[in-house]
Amino acid sequence: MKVSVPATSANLGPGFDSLGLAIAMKNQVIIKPSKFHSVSLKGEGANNPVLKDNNMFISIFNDFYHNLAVRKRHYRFEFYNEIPLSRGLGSSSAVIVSAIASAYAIEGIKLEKDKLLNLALAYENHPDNITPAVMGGFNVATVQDNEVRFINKAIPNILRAVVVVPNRPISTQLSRKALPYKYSKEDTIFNISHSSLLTAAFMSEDWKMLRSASLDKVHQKYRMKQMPELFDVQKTSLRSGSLMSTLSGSGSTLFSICFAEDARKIEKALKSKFPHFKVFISDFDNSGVRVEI
Ligand SMILES: Nc1ncnc2c1ncn2[C@@H]1O[C@H](COP(=O)(O)OP(=O)(O)OP(=O)(O)O)[C@@H](O)[C@H]1O
Ligand SMILES: N[C@@H](CCO)C(=O)O
Repeated sequence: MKVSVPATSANLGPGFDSLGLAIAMKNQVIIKPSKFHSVSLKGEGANNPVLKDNNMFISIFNDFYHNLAVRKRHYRFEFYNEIPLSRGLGSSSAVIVSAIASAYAIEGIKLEKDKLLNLALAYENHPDNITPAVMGGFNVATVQDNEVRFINKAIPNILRAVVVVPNRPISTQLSRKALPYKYSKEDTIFNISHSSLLTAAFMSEDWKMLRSASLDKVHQKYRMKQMPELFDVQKTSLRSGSLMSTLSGSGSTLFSICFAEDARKIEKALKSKFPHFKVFISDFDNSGVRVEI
């Protein structure tokens, strides 16, 4: 059995804890019946001992498997990870979503995507990464009465993501602590209006509107101060032709959207100015989590 989940970019500037989309890079797990429990890791995190000894996937999988399984078995878990850890590309959401989907699929129990999303909410209580991880595409989401309410839209193939992954991680937990406790009325109104405009731009495919609509006063400047080079990455990307450029999730990745024909030029400018960072072009993902039995 094989389960794959795409990487995500959350917030998209002003849509803090609400907007997010899926990118065509993924974590994949292959699960096979085995005499003993065993884990193998390839790709991102392969050399991280924590992922072998105290893997978040295994503990979430077990939370569900122990309740769902009529007869408990041992499995071999083979992980192929493309999503870097703690870089703001939704690595934790991918783990949460794939672990829950796997526990149901291995027992042959059908799990609707809406239910999967709400089960994932117990492990990540803001919906902007888990929603695109499950659904793919662009998503606007909120939580009401412990349920995710969302609207989803596919991202057309005329667009590309240009992704800049710094060589240092930022943990979501610490990055949230860098934020102010209170916001002014002006900053709050600024973000509500920009987030609304950005959502409307995605829904109506008005791509020229992304640049002004993606401005934010709630989180990026506080977080990017921890890695000041990110301001320069953002400027370089916008000057080279990106439609928008924002901190991805809680950082440290800087994420840009552009027209497909501009992607190479933007990638080249970023690579030559930031040779110590990983820069690449990606398609978007409109499918979300996939389970193959
Ligand atoms: N492939 C993986 N296997 C097991 N655990 C993982 C894996 N990837 C991430 N994790 C867990 O998730 C943690 C990272 O979560 P964190 O929320 O800080 O970053 P992120 O999800 O990459 O960023 P963001 O939420 O801003 O997009 C890691 O410290 C690890 O505990
Ligand atoms: N909205 C979240 C995304 C990271 O999980 C944040 O910015 O902290």
